[in-house]
Amino acid sequence: MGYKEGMLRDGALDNKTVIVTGGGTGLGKSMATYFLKLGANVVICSRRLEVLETTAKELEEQTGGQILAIACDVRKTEEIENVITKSIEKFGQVDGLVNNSAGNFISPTERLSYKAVDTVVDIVLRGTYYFTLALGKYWIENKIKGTVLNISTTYAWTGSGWVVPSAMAKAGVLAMTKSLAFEWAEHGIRLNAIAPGPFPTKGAWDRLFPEELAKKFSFENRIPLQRVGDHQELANLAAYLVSDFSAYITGEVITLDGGEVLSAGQFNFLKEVSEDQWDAIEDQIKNANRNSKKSE
Ligand SMILES: CCCCCCCCCCC/C=C/C(=O)SCCNC(=O)CCNC(=O)[C@H](O)C(C)(C)COP(=O)(O)OP(=O)(O)OC[C@H]1O[C@@H](n2cnc3c(N)ncnc32)[C@H](O)[C@@H]1OP(=O)(O)O
Ligand SMILES: NC(=O)C1=CN([C@@H]2O[C@H](COP(=O)(O)OP(=O)(O)OC[C@H]3O[C@@H](n4cnc5c(N)ncnc54)[C@H](OP(=O)(O)O)[C@@H]3O)[C@@H](O)[C@H]2O)C=CC1
Repeated sequence: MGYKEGMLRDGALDNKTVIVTGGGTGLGKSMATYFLKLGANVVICSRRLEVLETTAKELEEQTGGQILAIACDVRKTEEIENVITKSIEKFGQVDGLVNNSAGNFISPTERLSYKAVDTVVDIVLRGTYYFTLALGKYWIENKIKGTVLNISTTYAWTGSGWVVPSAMAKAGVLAMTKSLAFEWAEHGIRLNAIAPGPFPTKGAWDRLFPEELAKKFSFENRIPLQRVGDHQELANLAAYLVSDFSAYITGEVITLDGGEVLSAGQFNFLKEVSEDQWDAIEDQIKNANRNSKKSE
């Protein structure tokens, strides 16, 4: 058994319908694939219908599951409502939502136009709360114990230069996750989030971080567990969080990053110290302590 394998048992998501925003590509596609394998009906939506339809056809063939592809810009409430209506028409009800759609630019902030900032914040924050609000109203009205999973980032906690609009928006998503988890708990609605570290996708690798720039940095070396994430690892955690197995977890943000976010630890620079240097340091510290005891 390894981390590249599915974790939940067959049928773990039977009778559930889950909407995955941005489900035509990258991590959204990987989550959608695993949900289908576990028996869920899946709705994928984003702006590019042809991408969604190609993915839907591929996943239907691969998993034998039921998948619906609908064009939707998550910044537009009428398009979100259309996704929900069509999903209910086809599958009877909606049980889960994965807010995975995102936009991001790596750039010095002072180079960004107002519109560039709005573009990222509107997709990530506005898109997430619009979709969550629309489904929350439907769940409360119909007494459905729905589940929301938000895909955040580790820098939503720590902040990060050069991705400021994304950091602001993802931090807002975390605040919403925790706030609504409390408020909607009385309706049985749960909200959780995953904060992924680096997971290779075309969207993040080729379009966000061009190869020329990537060559200058080694991501693997920055990560304590010395590798990037595997899509199945994220899909496993996502499936667990949308399933009833996690019924007692709400308002939680789970970091899945090989320890990358821990690099701020104050003494982590000591990773560079060799065994010989540690011997010398230990001797010096013990001597200093002995001397200070003598002079007391
Ligand atoms: C081994 C090394 C690998 C390194 C990989 C590391 C990855 C780590 C992961 C970090 C965390 C990741 C978080 C993510 O969110 S990744 C997933 C997101 N995926 C993408 O963002 C995909 C790429 N982008 C897009 O799909 C689109 O650009 C986007 C959806 C973001 C916006 O598209 P839209 O068509 O709506 O927008 P416009 O092109 O019209 O632009 C709007 C304004 O923004 C300005 N702009 C556009 N690009 C940039 C840029 N790169 N820098 C600055 N400004 C930009 C554009 O000019 C428009 O503004 P103006 O009209 O005022 O000019
Ligand atoms: N890959 C990584 O290392 C990391 C990823 N993440 C997060 O994981 C998630 C998935 O990212 P990833 O798979 O890497 O990247 P992708 O670029 O593949 O995914 C982004 C998706 O968002 C969709 N999207 C963009 N704008 C809109 C919009 N206005 N309305 C609806 N959908 C939209 C895109 O589809 P379309 O263009 O058709 O609209 C695309 O499918 C994101 O939330 C990202 O922030 C977080 C940390 C690290």
